[in-house]
Amino acid sequence: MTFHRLTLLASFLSRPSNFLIHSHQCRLFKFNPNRQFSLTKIRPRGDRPAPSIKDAAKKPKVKLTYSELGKLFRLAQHEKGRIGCAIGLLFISSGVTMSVPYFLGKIIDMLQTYKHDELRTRLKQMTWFLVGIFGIGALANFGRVYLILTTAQRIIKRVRQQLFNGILRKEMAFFDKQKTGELVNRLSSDTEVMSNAVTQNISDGLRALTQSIAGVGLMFYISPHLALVGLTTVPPLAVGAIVFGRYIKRLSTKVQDGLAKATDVADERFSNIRTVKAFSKEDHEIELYNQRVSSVLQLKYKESLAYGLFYGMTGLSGNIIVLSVFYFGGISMSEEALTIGDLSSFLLYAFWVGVSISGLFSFHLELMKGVGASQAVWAILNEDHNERMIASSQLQRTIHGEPLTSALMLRDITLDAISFRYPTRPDVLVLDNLTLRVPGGRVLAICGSSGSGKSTIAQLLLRFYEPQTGQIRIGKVPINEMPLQWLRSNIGTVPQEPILFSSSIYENIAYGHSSVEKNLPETILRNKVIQAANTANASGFIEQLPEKYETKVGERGTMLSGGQKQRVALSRAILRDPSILVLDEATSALDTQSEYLVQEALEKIMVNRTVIIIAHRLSTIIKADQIAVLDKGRVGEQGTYAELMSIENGIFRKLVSTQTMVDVDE
Ligand SMILES: Nc1ncnc2c1ncn2[C@@H]1O[C@H](COP(=O)(O)OP(=O)(O)OP(=O)(O)O)[C@@H](O)[C@H]1O
Repeated sequence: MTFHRLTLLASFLSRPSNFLIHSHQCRLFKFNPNRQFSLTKIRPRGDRPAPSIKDAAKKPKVKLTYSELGKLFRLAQHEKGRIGCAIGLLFISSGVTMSVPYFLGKIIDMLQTYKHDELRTRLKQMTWFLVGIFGIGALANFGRVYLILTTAQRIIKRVRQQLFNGILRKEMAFFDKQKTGELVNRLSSDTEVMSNAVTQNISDGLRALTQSIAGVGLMFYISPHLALVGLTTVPPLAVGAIVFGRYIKRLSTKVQDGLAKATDVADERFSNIRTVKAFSKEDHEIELYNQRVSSVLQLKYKESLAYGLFYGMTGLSGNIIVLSVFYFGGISMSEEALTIGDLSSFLLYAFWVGVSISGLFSFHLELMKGVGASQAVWAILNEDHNERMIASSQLQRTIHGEPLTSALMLRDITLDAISFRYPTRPDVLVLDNLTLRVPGGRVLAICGSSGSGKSTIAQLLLRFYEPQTGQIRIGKVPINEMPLQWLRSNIGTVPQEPILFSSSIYENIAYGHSSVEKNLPETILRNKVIQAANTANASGFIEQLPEKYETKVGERGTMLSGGQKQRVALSRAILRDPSILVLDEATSALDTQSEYLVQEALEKIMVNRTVIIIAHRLSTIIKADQIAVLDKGRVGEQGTYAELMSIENGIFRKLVSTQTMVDVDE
């Protein structure tokens, strides 16, 4: 009878190793597939030199510090109450769990000691008592799981909001370097890993810690001698886990890089699907993607082999412990130093300790994952690269004693000795000590060969980038002293290839509504949108669409023609009634009708504004009040069309004669 019970117990106890393998594989394989970065050491704010955009964007090396852990834990500080409650409930449920082996031992001894009615009465009492205890445990578990899961979601939401906010406020140079897919991945996946590390993982880790401490204590309480035997495999296992952890970390970095590359291929090909199809490159792209995912599979084989070996070893050592405890415990029992109940309790505690210790290994790994994921998020949130936006309610009303009005923005624009290199390409001097005056309220056409820096001037005016030397002024006020939001709200832009949002035409035009004047009543805004569309000659085609202004334009506006997109973009730009209008003319010719409509709209809206046209068409250039010709990073020539054409061997004349302009034959 005793032997039979022991074999039953032994077969039950042989399962923990399986259980361990299963639970840990589930946890450990849950890596973020798209993570493309590794950890870096972040110094405290005070002694940290401002990292360059390049530094922030590249993937740094790994070193774990306490400040990194502290930062991660601070994510949970708003949820102290909920997490505290969850931890309280955790102690209750762990207490209940840990009492199970103790009571099981008592029941086994009861079976040995009492007979018939006495046994029946005692068993009944014990059962009701345990039902109560387990009920409390179940309630505590329910509360803990609910609180931890909802807290994790609350943290994820907060980090996502902060991160989205942080990303949108970054300087343009940041976006030059970062891949869209990667940023989206940070928002969706990394935030989740971070949050889990400080909620579910803390809860699991604490449970593992309390259960292993209590389990070890109770093992020593029952039999110090057996406890020492049982715990002999822990130190070698811990060493094995560290070695294993390092190997897996290296391997998983490779796996993540591989997955990121595969995702990059998919991301870029999907967004350029027209190019892929136009060149019939489907097979080529499928092959490329297959190669990327196959290399990931090869790494996964290695990873699986390592996991298999490690958990095979832990399972084996777990079983060896059970066997040695049986052996030594059996001898102790024969010497009457231990009861069968004590031995049973002991074995169950040994089982729980085994589970809990591997729970601790897993906790460590999850924490590392959280820290890893948080590195890139902290780098993004690092305010060194943020634009200085202020709430519209706090916008200053004057600057240098001048009121901030559209009249100020209509003054002459001066680019004074501007030198500029793009931060991501510091070797190329795009503008070299350039000086240019844009007459206020007039039309200036900027022309020059491709890549001469025409669009760059517009980007500097919008303060997407800061020049390394020189100053841009409107009137006498340097633009870098103006509130950024205010400056931009007074400049309307129509890029060369306008990109629309995948919403309705109405929403796309209304997007131009200046955020400085918030809370505009819907009816007024609608009228303004229609008026802007009329001015931009867009209302004709919009009214012919079945859903008119509510027509969805498709991703990036692909459901509209080039000319229609231009006119929607023009409507959006003029909705805010900007003092300065920057138009980057399309290099490719639109159809005659669209061309006419765009040109006519432009003529209407040029009145009483300073207009800078990055011009590619001779017809536009001829109509401009002034023409500036860029050459070798400077303004080579500036004047009216007639003046520039009269310069013998002039740059402009050459430009016209080499037919680089779209309608040069006109
Ligand atoms: N975001 C950027 N990062 C790095 N280099 C850039 C960036 N944008 C433009 N450049 C480089 O700066 C130079 C000037 O570019 P810009 O777009 O101002 O030329 P452009 O005169 O407007 O050309 P095009 O007429 O062909 O549109 C080019 O050599 C270009 O490769």
